[in-house]
Amino acid sequence: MLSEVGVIVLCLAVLKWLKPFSFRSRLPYPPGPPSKNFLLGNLSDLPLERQWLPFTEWARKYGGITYFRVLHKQSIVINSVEVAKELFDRRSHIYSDRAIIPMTDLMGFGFSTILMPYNDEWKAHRRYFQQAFKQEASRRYQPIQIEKVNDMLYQLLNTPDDFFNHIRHESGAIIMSTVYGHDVKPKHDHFVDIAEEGLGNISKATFHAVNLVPILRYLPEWMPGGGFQRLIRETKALCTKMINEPFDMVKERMENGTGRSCLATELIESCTSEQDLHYVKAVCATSYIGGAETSVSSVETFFFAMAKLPDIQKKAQEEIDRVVGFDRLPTFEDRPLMPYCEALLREVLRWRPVTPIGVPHFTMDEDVYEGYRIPKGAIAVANIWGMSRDPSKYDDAETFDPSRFFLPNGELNDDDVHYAFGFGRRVCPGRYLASATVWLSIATVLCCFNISKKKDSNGEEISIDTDYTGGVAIHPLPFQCSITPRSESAKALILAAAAQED
Ligand code: HEM
Repeated sequence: MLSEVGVIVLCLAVLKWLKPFSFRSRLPYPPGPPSKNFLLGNLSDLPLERQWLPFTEWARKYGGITYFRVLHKQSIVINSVEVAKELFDRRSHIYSDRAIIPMTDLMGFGFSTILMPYNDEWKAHRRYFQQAFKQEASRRYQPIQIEKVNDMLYQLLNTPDDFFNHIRHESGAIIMSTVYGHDVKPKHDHFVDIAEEGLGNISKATFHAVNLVPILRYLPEWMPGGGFQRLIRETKALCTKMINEPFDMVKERMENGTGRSCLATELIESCTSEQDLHYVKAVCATSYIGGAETSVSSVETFFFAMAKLPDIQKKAQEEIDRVVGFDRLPTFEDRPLMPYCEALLREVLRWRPVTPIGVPHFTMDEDVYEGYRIPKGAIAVANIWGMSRDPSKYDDAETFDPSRFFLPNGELNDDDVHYAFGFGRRVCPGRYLASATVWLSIATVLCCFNISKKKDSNGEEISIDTDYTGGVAIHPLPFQCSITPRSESAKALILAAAAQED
């Protein structure tokens, strides 16, 4: 008996040893740029910023899925929505992990759902996210969205040139009020400042040498090149504050009966253990990370496009005037009645996708796709930028044109640009909230204001040819535009909405 068990164990061991030499390992990797260097692989093909540009060039050359390697790290890039649906959605049991990024982990961002590996903690987080932000639940936050968007209208009326700050404030205010019931101060809000400072440091971590050579993490601070230890220490402290301070404020208010009902109070009430509380804290802090920097980008893009394209703006305003009239602001009930504004929102999400390469996934097992070998432990990038420029779907993709979303019979087509929010089990849980925020911003701003190019002292239009930043979430670089109320009645609507809130 013992010897039979021994044989079985031996066979299993041999099979395990043989696995890397299985038929899969003889399959080719997906096509991609030839490796230039045995050791470095495709390192020289990749810029430090805007990797979506070479990815999209490779997509034109090699197709829906491409492969490259940098040092020992293998990556696949998924360039079409169809391939992404097959791999990220249908084979989500393989494609739902995230790679650990040593620097962000050391800096204390390991609590964030966004960067967390696929494990039980992440599953618990997602359950809370689902409870909080599924489509139906997200409607609860509409009064907050209306209040904060109205605040933005008022600020735009008073100091239109400061529109970048007003947009940023709007997004942060919606998330902070939704999650913590906290009304963000117009400037230097303590909680926002902590979060922004901490998040600002993430970009310094992305391409850090420690990520490629993790042993460097032990380099002492006093040695040349060891300065990053200070960054780690300071960011870790900011992360601790970001997680605890707003949460403690909510708990304190709950205890003394002054708390406003919000996501944190709701989730705290559903906690039955310290472990739950720990998760809920992290979910709340992650909501800020995921929500504040992203919606802002779409609203900025909307202003950018409107300032450049008066005809499109006029078309949307005609629809708003027809459906809403002139004596009230648009509401969410108007949304299904305004297909052109819906198409405008889609085009904003498509034309400048907020996160052009999303947040990379990581494979948990080997896979075979259309005869190609996808290795275990590979970074799997959704090339959202490339998808938004897929020539088989979008003619003249660089042109901002909402009419591309209409069928010949005048109805909206079924392309809702869902890919802008990622895929599979990792799909953005805040997508309904985000879509509602951006839609309401578009509809109310166009109801009340005309956005146009600014004129210089000679009366000449100042051209807007600004580029976008790089980074995980992209933003237009600063530009100027003129934002003026459409009419006296529009002005009165804004003032009435502001007075109602006071
Ligand atoms: C226009 C606004 C937004 C865009 C374009 C956007 C886009 C994305 C994308 C592309 C991902 C990666 C998905 C993937 O890995 O496949 C993501 C993840 C995530 N987003 Fe959003 N997002 C937006 C707003 C929000 C908001 C408002 C929240 C919070 C309420 C949020 C919370 C998250 C979280 C927690 C994740 C991580 C999910 C996970 O790893 O399991 N996002 N988002």
